[in-house]
Amino acid sequence: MDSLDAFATGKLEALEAGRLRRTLVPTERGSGAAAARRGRTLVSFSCNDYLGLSHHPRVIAAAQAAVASHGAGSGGSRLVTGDHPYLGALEDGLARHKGTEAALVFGSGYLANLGITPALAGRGDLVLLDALSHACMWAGARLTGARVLTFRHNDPGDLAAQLAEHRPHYGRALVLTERVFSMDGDRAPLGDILGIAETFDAWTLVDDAHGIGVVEDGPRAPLEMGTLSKALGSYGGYLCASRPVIDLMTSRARSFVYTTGLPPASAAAALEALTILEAEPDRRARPLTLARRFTARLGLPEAESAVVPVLVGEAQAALDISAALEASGFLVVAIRPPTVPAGTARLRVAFSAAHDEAQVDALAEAVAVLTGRA
Ligand SMILES: Cc1ncc(COP(=O)(O)O)c(C=O)c1O
Repeated sequence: MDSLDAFATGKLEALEAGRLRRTLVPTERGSGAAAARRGRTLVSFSCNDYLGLSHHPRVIAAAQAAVASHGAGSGGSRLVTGDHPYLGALEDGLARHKGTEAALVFGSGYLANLGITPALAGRGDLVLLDALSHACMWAGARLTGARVLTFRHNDPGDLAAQLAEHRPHYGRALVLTERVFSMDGDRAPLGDILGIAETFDAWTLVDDAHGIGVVEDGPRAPLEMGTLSKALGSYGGYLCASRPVIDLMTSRARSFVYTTGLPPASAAAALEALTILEAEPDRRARPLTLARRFTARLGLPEAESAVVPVLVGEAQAALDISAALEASGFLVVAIRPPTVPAGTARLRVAFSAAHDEAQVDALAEAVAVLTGRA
């Protein structure tokens, strides 16, 4: 075995020993909350398609029409030939939806976070992240070359203390957090965080990946990024901000400049989804209502978003419960470290407007039995 394969094999063995090795499971999503894997059709509570829009007939038709007219790919980076007018129309729609002057669409939410933070901070600057920030916020922060520190999860007091101690020693400062935390489903106290950041002349970047279309917007950060791949049912990422900030990103965010533009069909689908989302408040309210029905049935803290964590602890125990749920017809994937901190492996239950009450009640019953809450 050559040294490369020996390295990979050794790493895999270590992951396996910790029950942390990841493998792919081919999954075919259907309409509603159906997902077929291993030859069975399951009710999925693991998709982020919170409003069921990825399979909405109007969203599908918009994508199909765009592919038929404009092809499958964009053919170049936005700054060369990949700036299809659908992208500009989507940016106008996102800026209007968020109430900002402008918006910029990136290839994905991950790429957006890789580009935004390094375009605003560098050596001699300070980046302060919530300790539970998503991996792509960390990745963007680390690319800056700035001093990167964390504040305690959802703790404005700790943020204020850290800014008081460190802010004077750095040039520019950024505060990074999420409107809804992806693995815990809780919301950041944004009013407090924005106020504190402003006091210390720090710029706040809020990741709204799991918020848009599901929870009310609340106070607006100067930098609001998100993804088109969850409630908007498509693919891609975005930043909503002031005109000068968006113009700066267009020239300086490396993950925008040096990558191929989003396919026109993805933009067309997201724009149609945004139109539906804005027109249908009942659809928007449903994931949270269903999540609260589930937390009430299980005696868990009331859901704050469409995401509900059921903490299990050890990775193997989470995998076992997930497998038992799959045997009962539910797809609820176990989330393990390093996605979540060690010892907090969990079931991450995601609710969608595509679920019905009976499905939610049946899942609650199965989870209650498997986690000893029955
Ligand atoms: C909080 C958060 N930010 C960003 C992303 C990345 O978005 P995308 O899937 O569009 O790359 C995700 C998950 O995918 C996320 O959960």
